[in-house]
Amino acid sequence: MTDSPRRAPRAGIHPDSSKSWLRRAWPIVRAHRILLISSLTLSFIGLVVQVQIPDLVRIALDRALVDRTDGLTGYVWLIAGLAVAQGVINFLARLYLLRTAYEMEYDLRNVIFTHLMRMSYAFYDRVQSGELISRATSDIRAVQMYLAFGPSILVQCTIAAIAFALMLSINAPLAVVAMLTMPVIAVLGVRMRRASFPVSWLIQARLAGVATVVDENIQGVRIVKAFAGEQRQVDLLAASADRVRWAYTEDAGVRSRWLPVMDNLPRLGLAMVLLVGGLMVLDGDATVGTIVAFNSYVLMLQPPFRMLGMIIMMGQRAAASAQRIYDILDTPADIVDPADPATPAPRGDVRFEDVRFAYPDGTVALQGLDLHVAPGETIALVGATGSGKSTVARLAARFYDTAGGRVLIDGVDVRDYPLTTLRDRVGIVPDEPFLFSMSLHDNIAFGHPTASRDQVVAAARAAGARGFIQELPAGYDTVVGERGYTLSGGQRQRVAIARALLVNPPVLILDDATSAIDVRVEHEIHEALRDLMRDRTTVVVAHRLATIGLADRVVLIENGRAVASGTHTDLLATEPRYARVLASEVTA
Ligand SMILES: Nc1ncnc2c1ncn2[C@@H]1O[C@H](COP(=O)(O)OP(=O)(O)OP(=O)(O)O)[C@@H](O)[C@H]1O
Repeated sequence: MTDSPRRAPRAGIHPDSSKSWLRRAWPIVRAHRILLISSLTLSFIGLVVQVQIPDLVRIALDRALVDRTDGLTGYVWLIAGLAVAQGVINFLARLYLLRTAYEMEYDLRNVIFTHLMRMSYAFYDRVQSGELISRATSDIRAVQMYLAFGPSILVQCTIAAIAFALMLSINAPLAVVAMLTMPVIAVLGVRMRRASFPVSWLIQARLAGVATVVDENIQGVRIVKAFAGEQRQVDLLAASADRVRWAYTEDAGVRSRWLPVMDNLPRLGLAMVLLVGGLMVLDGDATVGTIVAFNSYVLMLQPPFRMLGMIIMMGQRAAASAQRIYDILDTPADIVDPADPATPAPRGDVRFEDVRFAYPDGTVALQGLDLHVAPGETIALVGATGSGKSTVARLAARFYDTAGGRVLIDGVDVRDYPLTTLRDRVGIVPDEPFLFSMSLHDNIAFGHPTASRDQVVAAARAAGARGFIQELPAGYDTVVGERGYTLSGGQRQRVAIARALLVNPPVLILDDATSAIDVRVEHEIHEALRDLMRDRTTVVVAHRLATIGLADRVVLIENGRAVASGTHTDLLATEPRYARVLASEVTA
């Protein structure tokens, strides 16, 4: 692995799952506390400045216009100056707050993705990828919003207290009148959020549903077209979109019931201040400036009270999102490096000893498989579909752990190898090669990113890929489409073989990796492999007679066991089960 130029996450999630979600997320908040506290402090100062402005307007009105004891311009300059200062402070506060939010998001994203990369095949057999993608985007966003914006909203609420204190010091009875509507706004805000929370939750779930339909149909567009299923899939999407529309309409209903009331309450507050304040002015107990100032306070203070509802909702959403994220993080990686790793000299010896294995869903795949492949030997695994051939490949690279028995590479149990060493030793080319949407060079060099162009070309030549790559306009720099769909099946397989060869593994397993390559090219590939790696151990899962012909020895797999072994000719002569499998499963 090369050193990454990016910063590592500053903190992770606390591993103790008995703690509350916020306590578990606390290390991430702590890691960015300087930025967060700076932002909160600035926003506090900005709000303190903002609270002063209506009071200054009051003094200016009373002294410069009513009493005429002071000049006006001094106040105008002061207020303008404070407004500019508040603008600058708010700009910085907002900038720091957003930076804090995105830094925390970066950490969360990295922590989750790092964990996902450590998870084994068994985990991915269980979990749906759409669900994981949603967790890695919207759930992170919900948690990040609450962690960064929650404290900021609280600061705004504390400023309401300061403003109230200031109003009390100016005119206590009027202050009480001005604040009368605030608790109502807060209560209504909370109620509105409570009413809309289930709906907004439904919206999220339904949007994820639409995303899954769109994602699956774009991924599977070739199949949709092949079966002329376009209209059916469009209808499917329409049904899904309709469910989203319904949820949004419900949400709009809730909002339109509550929002007008909430929007009009401050006006009621203004009218009350005018009435009570006006009467006080007439009685000489208040000044006109006070009424103007209190009007500003009524308008200034209602957003924080409205936000109380929002912070409660954000908290609920963040708690649910955090729980889903923690569910992933709390799932331990079951295939991990051993405490006391062994790295014997590589020879290419592969041994399965009485290996038993069932997939996580309970499907039994191997039941007492014994197999030995000597260094440098090439064997073909032949068997009926579902007999367990691919499973042999997956266990050799320890994508899963056995339920019984042992898999030994160079005499050492695969569980005792550091995973990177094991995967360098056992190269696998799957039957459906996955290519990344990057250049062919980068695809081939995936396991060895620092490989030179010459090394990449050598691997491509051995895999029979050089010819077609050279003919592409951009050669090795051609960027293949998503999953390599811009290449033919056979071309993709050859690139995948080159990718495995570049790592130069002492054990190479070709899991039906040449199925889409014509027999003549396959023969050339095997010739090249033979020349290149005389000492390499090769296991081919074979479905074609031509592929079987390249092997020194054939092993017949039946119901998760190796039931016979020998040369193709011997087996054909002595083993009726082999002849049967050849007749039903193997093409010429
Ligand atoms: N990820 C999985 N989860 C659950 N069961 C699986 C999984 N992969 C394979 N199986 C099952 O395990 C058994 C052995 O599968 P395996 O892929 O090893 O067979 P195979 O001999 O390679 O078949 P084929 O020749 O069709 O590729 C089959 O019954 C299969 O359905």
